[in-house]
Amino acid sequence: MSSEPLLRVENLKTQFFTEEGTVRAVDGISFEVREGEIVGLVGESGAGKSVASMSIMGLVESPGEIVGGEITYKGETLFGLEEGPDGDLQERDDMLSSEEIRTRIRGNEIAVIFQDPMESLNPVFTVGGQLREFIELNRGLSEDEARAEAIDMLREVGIPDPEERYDEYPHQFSGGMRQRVLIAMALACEPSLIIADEPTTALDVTVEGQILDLVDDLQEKYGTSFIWVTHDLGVVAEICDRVNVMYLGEIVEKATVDDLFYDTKHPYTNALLNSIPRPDRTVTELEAIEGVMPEAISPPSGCRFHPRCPDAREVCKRAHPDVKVVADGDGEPHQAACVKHDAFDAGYDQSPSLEGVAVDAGPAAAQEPESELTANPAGDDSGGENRE
Ligand SMILES: Nc1ncnc2c1ncn2[C@@H]1O[C@H](COP(=O)(O)OP(=O)(O)OP(=O)(O)O)[C@@H](O)[C@H]1O
Ligand code: NI
Repeated sequence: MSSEPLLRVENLKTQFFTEEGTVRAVDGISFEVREGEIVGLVGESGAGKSVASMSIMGLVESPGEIVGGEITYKGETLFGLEEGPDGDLQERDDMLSSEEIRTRIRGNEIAVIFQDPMESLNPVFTVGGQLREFIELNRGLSEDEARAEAIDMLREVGIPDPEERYDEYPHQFSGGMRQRVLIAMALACEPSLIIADEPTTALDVTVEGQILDLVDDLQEKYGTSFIWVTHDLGVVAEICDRVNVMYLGEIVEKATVDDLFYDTKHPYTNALLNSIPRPDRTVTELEAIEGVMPEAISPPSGCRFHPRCPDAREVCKRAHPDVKVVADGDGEPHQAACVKHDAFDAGYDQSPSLEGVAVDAGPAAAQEPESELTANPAGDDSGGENRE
């Protein structure tokens, strides 16, 4: 395995500057995608999964902005900052221009599949026509060659009778079939990386299963890497190799799929696991996660999950943990951001428990960040676990 991953995201921060305040949508996440692997990005609604994906694609729009970190793809800098002559941060010289990202990277190197195919497909053109045009433009093929390729791709993603279906319109396709078309479109330029943002969420379970099987097959055949965005750990279990669990703009646990499921290290991941249906449990036994995720404008102090965490203690209100290696894992370090692990040495064991925290955690419990936008001030003396 080569040492340089396909994609490397380092301490990425993306914020939205709104009238209500600064939304710290992605707040210092780091992860990598290696060649040929499917990496999960999982978390509840609002965790920052889509904003992270858009940041990688260079598609964050005003009032949003990447304000920190670095994104490298195949050794090229998609985003990077450095200190300028006046001391302010400025974009680095070696950073690809938005023109280069648009023409050379997006679609050709990194493709996206979104949740709603109707947003990506134009209802007034035929499915085949759109696919053909996309292939023609991006791969410089003649119209006839592109048509033949489009039909091949439709067959490849499991559209029956692709010659006939080629001339049909998006509304004549079922939701699952439309999603297959988007997969065909994403694969058409043979990108090295596909970012799939909840592409199966709107589908029923059977169709979802079929699409996941298809992706698994195609992944093997083409060797494409994927970032698979989902709120569903069941989906993660089915197709991912490694997983990053996000909570309120941060990654709180990273591990291989097996380690994540069988040796869970973060209470939030545990809560997510308890909230997914499993064949060995009846529906009445399912636990919803207590409380709601607070706003990314004023995240709770300390560990952002502490107001909802069954394991929370006093120290969790103060110490902000970054992810750290907490176990060897199965050939891959297992990282978690929770001070209950020895690796943090934050005094968790001696710390008094928080009374009734998981019972009435909710908006009220989340309303007490120590200071609005700097919940983790530098120089905090809480054990050196703080960022920066
Ligand atoms: N254009 C925007 N303006 C202001 N805030 C935004 C904007 N887009 C996203 N956000 C905020 O950024 C945070 C992260 O949103 P994001 O869409 O990435 O969540 P997500 O994990 O993808 O959730 P979901 O599962 O619902 O898609 C949220 O607090 C959201 O409100
Ligand atoms: Ni999203």
